[in-house]
Amino acid sequence: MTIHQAIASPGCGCDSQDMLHALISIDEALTRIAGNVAPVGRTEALSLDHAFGRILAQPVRCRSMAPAFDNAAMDGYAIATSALTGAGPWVLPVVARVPAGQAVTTPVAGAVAARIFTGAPIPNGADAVVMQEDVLRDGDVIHLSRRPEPRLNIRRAGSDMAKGATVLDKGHRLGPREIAACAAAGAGILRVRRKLRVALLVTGDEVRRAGGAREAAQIWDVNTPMLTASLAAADVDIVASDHGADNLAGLVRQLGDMSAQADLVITTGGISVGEEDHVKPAVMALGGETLFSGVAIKPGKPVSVGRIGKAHWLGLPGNPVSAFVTWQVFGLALVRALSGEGPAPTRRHVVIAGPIRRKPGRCELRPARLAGFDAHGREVVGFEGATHSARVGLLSPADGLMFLPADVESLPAGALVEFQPFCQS
Ligand SMILES: Nc1nc2c(c(=O)[nH]1)N[C@H]1C(S)=C(S)[C@@H](COP(=O)(O)OP(=O)(O)OC[C@H]3O[C@@H](n4cnc5c(N)ncnc54)[C@H](O)[C@@H]3O)O[C@H]1N2
Ligand code: MOO
Repeated sequence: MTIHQAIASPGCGCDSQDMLHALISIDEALTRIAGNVAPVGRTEALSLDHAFGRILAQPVRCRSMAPAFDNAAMDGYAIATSALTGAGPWVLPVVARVPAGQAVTTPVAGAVAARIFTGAPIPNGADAVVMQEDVLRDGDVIHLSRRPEPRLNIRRAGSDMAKGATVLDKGHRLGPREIAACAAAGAGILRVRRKLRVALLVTGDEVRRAGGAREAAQIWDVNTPMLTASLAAADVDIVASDHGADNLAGLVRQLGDMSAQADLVITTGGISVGEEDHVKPAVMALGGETLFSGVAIKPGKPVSVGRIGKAHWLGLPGNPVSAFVTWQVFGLALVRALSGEGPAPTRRHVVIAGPIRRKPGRCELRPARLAGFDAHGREVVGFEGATHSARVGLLSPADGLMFLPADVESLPAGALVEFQPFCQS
């Protein structure tokens, strides 16, 4: 058995037992969000054409059976199998022609056939459709040599959806598959949640617009474009986006304005413990409250959730990787709770490509890339040797986050860990 030496603390104090005591677990933070954040109340009716990406506020039920009538699954001939006497072959006169979209009046009575096309209603009396490739057409008759089974090539009424059946429950996001189901169910108008109003305040005296002029000790703003892109969803309106200075009075004014118009105010930076960190004092000065402040997670320890007036508040750390990781884990959970969308897709297990040695303390969410499958068909992930909260270059090669439990100090190659794929929005 390999015995590993304990990993020594580098001495920053971040992971001291005193500090960790004040932090809650990831699951506790998610439970608090689920228990305290209700969906926005208002809903609106939208036509199916405009509903893409929105969240259903009422279940969709099937207006009639789907398909609404028995119909042909192939181009061919509708016949009555009971009329085929003897061993065959049979010669059947073609007595009718039934294209798709045309109501059928002539029945198939006895040893006759109706020319029929895919999707056309089955004439009364017929109980099978023989593909045209399986018959010989000769003028007004067909020659049939093999007896078809009853129901051959017939799509039965209601076989896809029963009348009144729930096709989609509320809380579904309407993607192409859901839109298809609504269309098949005859639901042309849908009741959806109104769009979420989100305000974004990126703080820090040092940040400047990416690519623009900057002076010594100034940096380009990663968080505004990163979070604007993360919020680019059909059910979100960014109602305000601003830059905040490291100044209490200014932040109080900006957060006050934003909280009056938004369902959710997102801040980045300024939530650590230094005297330049004014976001939490500003939230408090506005009479706000916190649901939690500080999670035993690496990166992103200072992440906070609370309220400012009627608005919810998500305080993300300034370090861009910390902000992105905490957005993926807590931000998306908050948005789902506010929009009434069902629970997030569950994490899955993957195998680590190499060994891991780390300092225990906080649950580490390390960016990882999907690298293929092992001999047992299990997904394998590759990763860097450590998580760096400011190295943005590590994000785009990764496909998601692997969860390294708080107390784990070392893991051998091939160990299973939880993995949460990045949400693309
Ligand atoms: N004494 C302590 N210091 C720190 C602690 C601690 O526990 N004790 N925690 C550290 C951890 S962990 C984190 S995470 C950060 C979080 O700090 P803040 O959320 O207050 O963020 P800032 O200090 O404003 O910024 C941190 C870092 O990120 C850069 N930054 C900020 N905004 C942007 C942006 N829009 N684009 C790009 N980069 C940005 C900023 O320049 C800083 O380098 O606190 C640690 N400190
Ligand atoms: O929590 Mo911080 O994000 O470790 O850098």
